[in-house]
Amino acid sequence: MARYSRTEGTIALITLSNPPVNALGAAVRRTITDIMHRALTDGEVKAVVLCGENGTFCAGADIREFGKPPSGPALVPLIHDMEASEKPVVAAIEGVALGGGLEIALGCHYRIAHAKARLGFPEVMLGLIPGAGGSQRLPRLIGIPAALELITTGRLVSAQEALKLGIVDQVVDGNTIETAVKFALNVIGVCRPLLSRRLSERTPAFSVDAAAVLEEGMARVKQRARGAFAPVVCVQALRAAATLPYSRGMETEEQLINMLIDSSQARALQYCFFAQRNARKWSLPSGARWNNSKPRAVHRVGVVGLGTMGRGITVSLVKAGISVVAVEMEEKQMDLGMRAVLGMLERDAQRRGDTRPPTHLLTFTLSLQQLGNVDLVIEAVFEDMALKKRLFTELCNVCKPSTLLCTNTSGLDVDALAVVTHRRSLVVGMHFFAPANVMKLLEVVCGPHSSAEAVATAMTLGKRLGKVGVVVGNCPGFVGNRMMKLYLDQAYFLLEEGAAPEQVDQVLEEFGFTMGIFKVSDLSGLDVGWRVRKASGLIGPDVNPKTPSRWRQGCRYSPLPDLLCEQGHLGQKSGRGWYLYETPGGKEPKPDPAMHRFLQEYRSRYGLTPRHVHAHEVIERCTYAMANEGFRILEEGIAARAEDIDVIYVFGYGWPRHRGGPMFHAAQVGLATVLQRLEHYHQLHPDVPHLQPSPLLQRLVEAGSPPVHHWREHVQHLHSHL
Ligand SMILES: CC(C)(COP(=O)(O)OP(=O)(O)OC[C@H]1O[C@@H](n2cnc3c(N)ncnc32)[C@H](O)[C@@H]1OP(=O)(O)O)[C@@H](O)C(=O)NCCC(=O)NCCSC(=O)/C=C/CCCCCCCCCCCCC(=O)O
Repeated sequence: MARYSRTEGTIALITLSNPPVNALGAAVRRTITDIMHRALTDGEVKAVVLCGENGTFCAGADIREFGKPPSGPALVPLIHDMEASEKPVVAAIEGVALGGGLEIALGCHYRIAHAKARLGFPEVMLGLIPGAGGSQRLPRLIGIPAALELITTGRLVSAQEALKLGIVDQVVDGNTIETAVKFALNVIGVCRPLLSRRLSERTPAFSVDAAAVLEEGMARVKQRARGAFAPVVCVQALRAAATLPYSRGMETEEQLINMLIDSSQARALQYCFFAQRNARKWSLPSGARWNNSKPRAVHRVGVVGLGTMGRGITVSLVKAGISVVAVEMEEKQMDLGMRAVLGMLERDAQRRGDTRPPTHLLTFTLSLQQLGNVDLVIEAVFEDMALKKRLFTELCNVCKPSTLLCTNTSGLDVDALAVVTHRRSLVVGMHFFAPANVMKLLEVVCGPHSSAEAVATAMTLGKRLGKVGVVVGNCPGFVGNRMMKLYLDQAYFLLEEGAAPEQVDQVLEEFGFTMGIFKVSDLSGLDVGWRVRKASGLIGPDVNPKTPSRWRQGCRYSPLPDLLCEQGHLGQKSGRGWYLYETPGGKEPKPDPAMHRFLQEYRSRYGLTPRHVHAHEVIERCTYAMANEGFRILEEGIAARAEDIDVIYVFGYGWPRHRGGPMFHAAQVGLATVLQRLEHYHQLHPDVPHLQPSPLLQRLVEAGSPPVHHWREHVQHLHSHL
């Protein structure tokens, strides 16, 4: 938990020891409090060095303890005693000093950091503020503007930046603990009393400027927070630091953290923290798992198709230091793609202050033959099954037998592609999200033939690219797009019933979505879904002409997006979609009076009486329809855990992190309520079978609505699932 030793005769060395990240669980706090007391009262000890085991100082509070009844000593008195001591206390920071870990370091009189260390207050990402004096000490050390930026964003800084800001006193390349011990020996008796080193004794300069900075900060945070409380509360804590004496600031900090600690948002954000990490722990029905499956080495990757997705994937790979052979079929496309990729890499290098983008890793070619010695291919051609099948057949002939063949399809049958190859076990889906060099999510789609090695390789490659990989099963749309379809359906139906696109979007954005669904649709292009609906036979020559326009495959269907596509209203690219844009390619959506007229005419053509659609109905129908499909996905084993579904929505679809994800949100609302509301909406819309509560949801409610982590126990036939 924490070890005590003596070095150089007079120095007490306290080593935090709680693998893997030395989190400050109750037992650690107890031990460190006891041994710090021993060091501070031992007459032979003249200075203390505080460090962490295994190259990590401390990642802060043990997040697993939040939400549980408090136990063990608090951090604040320990930090006060340390800071008040007349013996110099030096923090030797290796690895990370985060949250409570940095708060302890700020209570030390000196801080020495290793060159590779990172420091910061990520509490805001957990729905909290730095609650053990961090919000009061940091601004006293580095000033209000810098502290405001770090605390409200949770951004971590490198040791070098920490030195520039004044958070640490020295950065070392060599042995941090030895340097800290030498440093401690040197400062014994030098700075007496240690008054100037005690941050609580300092007054942050509260100038008119600081007042303006706080005001601007509050406005910025409110605009970006999308309904999240913690960033706003961070600004309130900093205002206290700037305007109140330290002791009163600490009282305010305590009140503020107590307000947040049990909030539903903090729960959701902490759930997301672990969900993201658990997503890495995949398993297959064969018993193969993340920790018993060896990935293949990937040095060289082929990317086929240099459209929007292929370009983003290529940039991601090159940025991760991986050689790429990028193949296009047509010269003009190749040229456009090449210029776009080089431009993106150039801009990225400029942003990072690098003069040279890593273009030496790139080969552009019109010939598939050049893929002979790549370790893995990512196919990113058009969403056309026949084209993809032809390509996979050819790739089999061109690539070496051990090459993994991955498809970036956003919803087509991965298994249908595997069966045209002679290496079914080496075929998996790697579904990136646009723009692929920015978006974090990667769905790794595992077909019935995909080997553990192929899944492990795709997941490991995803991690190298900085993606959050989630293993999912193979079904139309996989997890993300399968649920998205029902979300979109509900949004179209709401328009039919009386809502306007901007009204639906506003409600969704107030809920916290990055962008309303109609803005998203305009951004990605309405033709994307149009093509999918054509391919799946919902529209086109195969539809019996006698089928009513608002009826397909036995259920209610909205032809609204098809009608817009027929008129050439494809979204941003055509200057008109659900919204109006100033020019084709314009980015600023404006409500479109022509759209309102179009909706009126549409409703009267089909005898639909418009009504006022309440905000709560928009949220309930969109989010509960998604969660209901999520329960079906769990039952079918397409996702292994509800957490995986939530990770997909948070990282790929702009779902507000502070609401956890659609499944966690359903749990927070209460499964019985969700069930009852779905029953209500299904009664009103019996022609929408997807609103009928799923059997798993019903069983969970009958079982007393267990917490999310226990849902899997209620899935039937688990042996056949992910
Ligand atoms: C950068 C990381 C540290 C490491 O990243 P990486 O190397 O990629 O590894 P990971 O896979 O992320 O993590 C490895 C495993 O470690 C687990 N982990 C990581 N951090 C924690 C943690 N802080 N607590 C518990 N577990 C943690 C992680 O889940 C992995 O596990 P597994 O292998 O998957 O099983 C990165 O992990 C990271 O960024 N971590 C989070 C850092 C963070 O957010 N820190 C801030 C925490 S909040 C805080 O410190 C607040 C402190 C003030 C006290 C607040 C007062 C109220 C509290 C009341 C309740 C408790 C009583 C306290 C009493 C008092 O003091 O007042």
